[in-house]
Amino acid sequence: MKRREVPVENAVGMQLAHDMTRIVPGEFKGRQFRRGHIIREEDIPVLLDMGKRHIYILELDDGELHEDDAAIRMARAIAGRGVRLSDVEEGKVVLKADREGMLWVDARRVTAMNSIDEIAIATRLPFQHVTVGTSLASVRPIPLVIAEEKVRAIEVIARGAHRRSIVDVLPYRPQKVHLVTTGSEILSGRIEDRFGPVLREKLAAYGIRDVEQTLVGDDPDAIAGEIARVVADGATLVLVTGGMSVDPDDRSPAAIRRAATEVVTHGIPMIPGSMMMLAYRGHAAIFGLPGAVIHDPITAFDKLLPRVLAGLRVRRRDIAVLGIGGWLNA
Ligand SMILES: Nc1nc2c(c(=O)[nH]1)N[C@H]1C(S)=C(S)[C@@H](COP(=O)(O)OP(=O)(O)OC[C@H]3O[C@@H](n4cnc5c(N)ncnc54)[C@H](O)[C@@H]3O)O[C@H]1N2
Ligand code: MOO
Repeated sequence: MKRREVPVENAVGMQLAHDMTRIVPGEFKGRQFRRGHIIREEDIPVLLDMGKRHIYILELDDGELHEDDAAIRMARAIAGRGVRLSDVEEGKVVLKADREGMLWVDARRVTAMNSIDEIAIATRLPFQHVTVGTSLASVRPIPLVIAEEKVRAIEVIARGAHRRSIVDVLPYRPQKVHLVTTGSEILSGRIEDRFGPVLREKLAAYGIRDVEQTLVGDDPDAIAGEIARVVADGATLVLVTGGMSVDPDDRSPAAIRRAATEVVTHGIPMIPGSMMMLAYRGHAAIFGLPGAVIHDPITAFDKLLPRVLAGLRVRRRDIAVLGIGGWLNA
């Protein structure tokens, strides 16, 4: 690279080699001049106010990339089908959701990319619900000019034989949801069901409006039988509510175990919602939801629901890592 510094007073008629940012603390931060802008007489005081006394005249060698071109190549390499790219600005491209769904980030491969010197890929936390236009990740090389081989290394990591892209939005699968409401106090009408309305509202946020519900009391055979019946009837997601604690009347865990073909976890390292259970009967997911879900606006259930709706099979190790940062209302 050949790089010449020219005092701004002598730069009239020359082209800027990169976007130039103006920051007025608390008021403005953004691009004041574009790469390629031809400097005019009236720009000189503005540049001086921005603290710029020189500009670069750049000539790249073979094997070097301008920050803008590197950012575009890196963004293209990591973006999946549910993602669109912003225009490049100040050497950065932003990946945005092009559909509604769950944010997927291949954390292992993003970490490998960020281990390459001078590469900075910053994502939002994965596995969360995103809507069209949500910013998902930003991609930028740190220097103004970067070795092309680093960008090529990113492209190689991204191309590996993987089923999913590095950053993507996984659309939700159609779901048939059934609520199995336990508790003799609900079945007898002694108290009014509060889980139903809370869960219907949560599901509506994902576009799920068709939700069936049965009240079953505390008999484990009745609870297990109802889970099996609704799955046989085509339910893809069964939400069993209440009875998840340690009292003698808390029969839901045993009933879910009986109905399940796989128990992923009883208990989750998050609060609120630590007594939650996740199991499967065939492909149908079964949650056991503790009382906290009707009491607290955000629980472990909200954290796991997007991945279940996106059709990811949740494993025990996916649960174990949730403990770090898992105290949701601390
Ligand atoms: N000694 C221990 N106590 C508790 C533990 C524990 O580990 N050891 N865990 C605590 C946690 S965490 C939670 S969460 C709750 C779990 O309670 P349950 O899921 O068993 O909830 P229930 O006992 O079934 O109900 C609690 C409360 O909520 C009412 N309820 C239940 N279902 C409904 C409904 N559909 N609509 C309205 N209200 C409902 C129920 O009548 C109870 O009053 O346990 C902690 N304790
Ligand atoms: O399982 Mo409880 O829901 O943590 O409060």
